[in-house]
Amino acid sequence: MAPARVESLAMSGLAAIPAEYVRPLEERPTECVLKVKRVEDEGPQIPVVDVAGWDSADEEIKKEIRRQVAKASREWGVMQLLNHGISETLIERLQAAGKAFFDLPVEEKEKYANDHAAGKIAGYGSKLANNASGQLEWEDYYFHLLWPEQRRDMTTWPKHPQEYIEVTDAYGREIRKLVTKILGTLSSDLGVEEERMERVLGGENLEMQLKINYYPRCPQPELALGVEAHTDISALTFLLHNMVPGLQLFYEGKWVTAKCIPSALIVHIGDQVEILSNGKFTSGLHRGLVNKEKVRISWAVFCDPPKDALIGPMKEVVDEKNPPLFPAKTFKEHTDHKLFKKAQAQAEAQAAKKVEEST
Ligand SMILES: O=C(O)CCC(=O)C(=O)O
Ligand SMILES: [Fe+2]
Repeated sequence: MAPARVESLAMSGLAAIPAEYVRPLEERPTECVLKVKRVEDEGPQIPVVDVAGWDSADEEIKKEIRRQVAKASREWGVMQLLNHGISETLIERLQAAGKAFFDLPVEEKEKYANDHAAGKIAGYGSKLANNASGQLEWEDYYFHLLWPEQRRDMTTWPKHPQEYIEVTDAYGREIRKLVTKILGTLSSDLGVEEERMERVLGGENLEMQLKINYYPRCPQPELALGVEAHTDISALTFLLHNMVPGLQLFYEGKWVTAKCIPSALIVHIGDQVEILSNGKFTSGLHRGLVNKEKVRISWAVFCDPPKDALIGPMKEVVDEKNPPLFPAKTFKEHTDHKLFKKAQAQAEAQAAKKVEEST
């Protein structure tokens, strides 16, 4: 049976969300992200790094930018990049194309529906319950491979609007260049060759997947999550959004809401970079909230090694004082292991809830 689209649920005008979307108490958001907070209430904020001088002829300027990128990657595992080189026009066109697709009626979007059971991962989808608890997220999405070029299947990309393919392809090329820059910066910071991490992550075979997250308005945002707390399994993730707040990072025991900064590109350190660096860089825990008034859309590009790439701590970052914190696994093993662990944790939580209810 096809899963219910969250958009259809939201449009049906229901006042209370179905039980599968209600989060256990400890996961529920404690405040609405759309409410303006007083400045004095603000604690630590996600680092903002202006990388305008990344290619500057001035070595000092370059060094300072690299230092800030590495610091944010160590301490937060996320940063907002300013002046990253991707033009505002391209970002606007990318977002307009994604929005135009989601503006189609649900029946039209269904023509692109994915089908996990049949091995069709790309396309339009909603989260499927992967365990007995049936816990769901308040979002629909569109997912497809963006890179490498020769492995893309263009039949899985939206055909509407017409310019979707052109602008999404152009954006992917820009992101691919940034991947090299960031991995180079992080490699240098660890004292290894600049090309090292990119090479281990597959070099020319490094993959990029695009996921457009579509979070409809939610009648009970205080009970739901758009995306539950997770770290990204990728090496790096690049994120844009439509200026509606919702992304939160877990930092020093608190959820910190990402500020909406026009033209900023959010970069997450994912699990693969954390592992390669033996924990020097952090794969930050994050989640997405929803709200009553506004539809939120985000564009996530996940940069992944090929499935069979073996990823473990690089030998240069491991010694007697720094033993490996992670076993080496292929990317596929990492992915399977993480999904399995998550399903297991949710099943255990569900079993505990049942025991509680029956006593
Ligand atoms: O929508 C967001 O801001 C976050 C999405 C996210 O974390 C993901 O797709 O992995
Ligand atoms: Fe994420």
